[in-house]
Amino acid sequence: MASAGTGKMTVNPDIAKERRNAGFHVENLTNFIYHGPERVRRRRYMQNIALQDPVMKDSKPWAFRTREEEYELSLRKQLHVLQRQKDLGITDEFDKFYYNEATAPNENNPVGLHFGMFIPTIEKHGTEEQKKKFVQPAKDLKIIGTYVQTELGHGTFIRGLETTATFDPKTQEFIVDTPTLSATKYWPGNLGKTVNYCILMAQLYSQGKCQGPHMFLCPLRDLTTHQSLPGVELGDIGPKFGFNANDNGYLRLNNFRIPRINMLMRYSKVLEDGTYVKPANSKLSYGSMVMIRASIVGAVSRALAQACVISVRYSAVRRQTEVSPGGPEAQILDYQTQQYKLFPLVATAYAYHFAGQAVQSNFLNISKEIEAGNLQQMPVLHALSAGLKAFSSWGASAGIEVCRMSCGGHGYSLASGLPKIYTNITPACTYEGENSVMMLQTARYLFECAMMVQKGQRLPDLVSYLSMDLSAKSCMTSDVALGCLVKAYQHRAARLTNAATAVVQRHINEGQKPTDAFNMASTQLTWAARAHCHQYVVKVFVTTVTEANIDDRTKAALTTLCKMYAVNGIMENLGEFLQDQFFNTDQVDILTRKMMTLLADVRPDAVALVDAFDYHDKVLDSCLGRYDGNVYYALYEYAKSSPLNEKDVLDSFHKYIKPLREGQATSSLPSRL
Ligand SMILES: CCCCCCCC/C=C\CCCCCCCCCCCC(=O)SCCNC(=O)CCNC(=O)[C@H](O)C(C)(C)COP(=O)(O)OP(=O)(O)OC[C@H]1O[C@@H](n2cnc3c(N)ncnc32)[C@H](O)[C@@H]1OP(=O)(O)O
Ligand SMILES: Cc1cc2nc3c(=O)[nH]c(=O)nc-3n(C[C@H](O)[C@H](O)[C@H](O)COP(=O)(O)OP(=O)(O)OC[C@H]3O[C@@H](n4cnc5c(N)ncnc54)[C@H](O)[C@@H]3O)c2cc1C
Repeated sequence: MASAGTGKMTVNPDIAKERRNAGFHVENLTNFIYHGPERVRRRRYMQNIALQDPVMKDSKPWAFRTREEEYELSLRKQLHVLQRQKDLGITDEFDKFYYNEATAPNENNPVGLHFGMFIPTIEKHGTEEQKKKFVQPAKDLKIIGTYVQTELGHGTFIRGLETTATFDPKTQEFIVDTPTLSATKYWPGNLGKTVNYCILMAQLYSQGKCQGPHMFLCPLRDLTTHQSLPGVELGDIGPKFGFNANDNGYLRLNNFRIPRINMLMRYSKVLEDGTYVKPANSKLSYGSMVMIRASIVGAVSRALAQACVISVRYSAVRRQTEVSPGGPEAQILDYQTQQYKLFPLVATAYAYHFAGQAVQSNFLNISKEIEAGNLQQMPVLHALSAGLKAFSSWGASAGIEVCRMSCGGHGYSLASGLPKIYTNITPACTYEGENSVMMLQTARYLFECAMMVQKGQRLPDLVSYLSMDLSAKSCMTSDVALGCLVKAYQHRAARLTNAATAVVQRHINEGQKPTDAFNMASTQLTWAARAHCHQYVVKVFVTTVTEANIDDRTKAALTTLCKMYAVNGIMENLGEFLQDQFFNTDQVDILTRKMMTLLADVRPDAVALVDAFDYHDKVLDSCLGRYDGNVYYALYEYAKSSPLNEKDVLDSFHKYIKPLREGQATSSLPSRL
């Protein structure tokens, strides 16, 4: 490695050796991950445009920016990128996504919700007239909006929202109002300073009757001066754990009037005389949340993948402790305990990646049916997207923290890039539906399915395994077949669903109200929901690997990872699997031995498996995760750029330390020590 300051850099020999020794061709796996060489080429091309752009070059590292600098820089970059994409005629959604990924990685930007929620919600829930009026101006950024639902007093319980929208037939307007302190909107992204419009979730009142939460297009700021409109009070909620380029905001409305046309009326309507027309299903207005929940699975997989790239590469170049006296220090990646920390997480990143693609495709297919008026599959989609969002965001958050700690002290520095990834993604456990609450939604669906099984009714494909014969003998033998692993997960989920359902039924039989009975069984119900999501992820991984049209060596590497994901999940939830009695303790011994063999199998491919995610150094933004492995050089340069080092002796020395010494010298301390 070149010494710091020479500027000449060679690749760290340890990481170079890892790449030489990999058992498969990295590019083949990259092509598989991103749907073929053409997409990979396009992804790199898009990211290069972003990374070569002088406007994207940061004058100082992310870690040293103030919140105001972060917000401004992020806004400037994002608006520049939108203009560039327009100039270059980039319209394909994948192209735009990849371009954006390299623009401000793991930094939530000030117009994300405009494109991510505001425009899609108008497109999905607006009438043709509303789309005509609002979509193009929104695309041209004449209006910039966000999704405003959560209040100080209510986030989870949407039916409990207090903001009102009361129809006034005389003026053909809705009067939107914040009646209490707890009704203050609080948290919506980009609300504080950036947007001039929002989609407002408010309780609709017409003809004196409350019709529940509905969506309204609400102007907030003057489109020219950007001043907040009379009757509108709003601002930023202050710094947070992360998400600091995002001006999450608060909003209070004081009997503010908006035209009738501003209620999103594709599914429900208020006619001119105030007559309310119901939608086919009141939960249609929750559609934007379902859309984001489905896309969160992919987002958390990318965050976990990046954390794995950083920690595995670092573990390949970090040497610590002589294995035999006087011998060389070992690469920490050779310690089995380090492998056990990291390799299952690499497998998890792949598992979530494939699950994210699968749930996205379920979402797109079912959405088409919903658009065509067939709402039959809404509950399945809701249960799947809610549960998987929770399962994957919990798994990824916990996993990224393990990655950070696996890097020892350097993982704690912002230089590692890991805290940035973590603080940007961990709120996914909360936003778009708090995770426990989402799991309970999935559990509610599983409970209904269990009741259907009891009545001998047929279940939808995604949950058909719930009617399996639970007394079936285990198929687990020393070859640990993929099909048998799927059966084990289904057995566990089906048993936990039945067990939780039985608890609810017992409480009801003992005289409890159904809602109380559900609450008394809710912890067990969430275990069932978690197990259901886990079986879905395992099943998707197994199907993906089995059906993969790739060369044998890449397929073998992926199959090893797939087994590792499934076997590790069993080891981590052994109590549940043993209580299942699908395995006996001899079979657990087989799985334990298998886990250790799998660690050794993954070891030579570890760096290649994370390289295959194909993250550019600038996207990782990490001194530890550099492709060339020159981490000490990067850490040294990072330290030197700390603003505290701009002066050798700080003013604070003269202000505080020096007078203290002088005071001490003249009082009790001897003048010479
Ligand atoms: C800068 C950001 C960039 C954004 C870009 C996005 C681009 C996408 C690309 C990548 C994405 C990844 C990253 C995204 C980054 C996102 C940034 C942050 C965005 C955050 C936005 C928000 O947080 S918005 C606010 C979200 N709030 C919630 O989610 C609230 C949660 N609560 C609920 O959903 C509901 O209240 C509830 C489900 C808990 C209960 O509802 P309710 O009380 O009305 O129902 P009931 O209990 O009465 O149930 C009745 C019945 O209906 C069923 N049901 C409930 N919901 C649904 C649904 N959605 N669909 C279908 N059915 C539903 C329920 O299960 C019941 O069924 P039964 O059969 O009667 O049991
Ligand atoms: C970074 C970030 C960005 C956000 N962006 C937006 C946005 O753009 N727009 C927007 O409208 N909102 C946004 N939010 C708000 C977010 O959607 C809510 O915080 C979220 O829905 C959770 O609601 P809550 O905060 O009311 O949590 P609470 O519901 O108060 O949850 C607190 C605890 O109570 C438990 N709990 C609550 N209800 C139940 C129940 N029924 N059963 C069992 N346990 C329960 C939860 O499990 C949790 O442990 C954002 C939040 C964050 C952190």
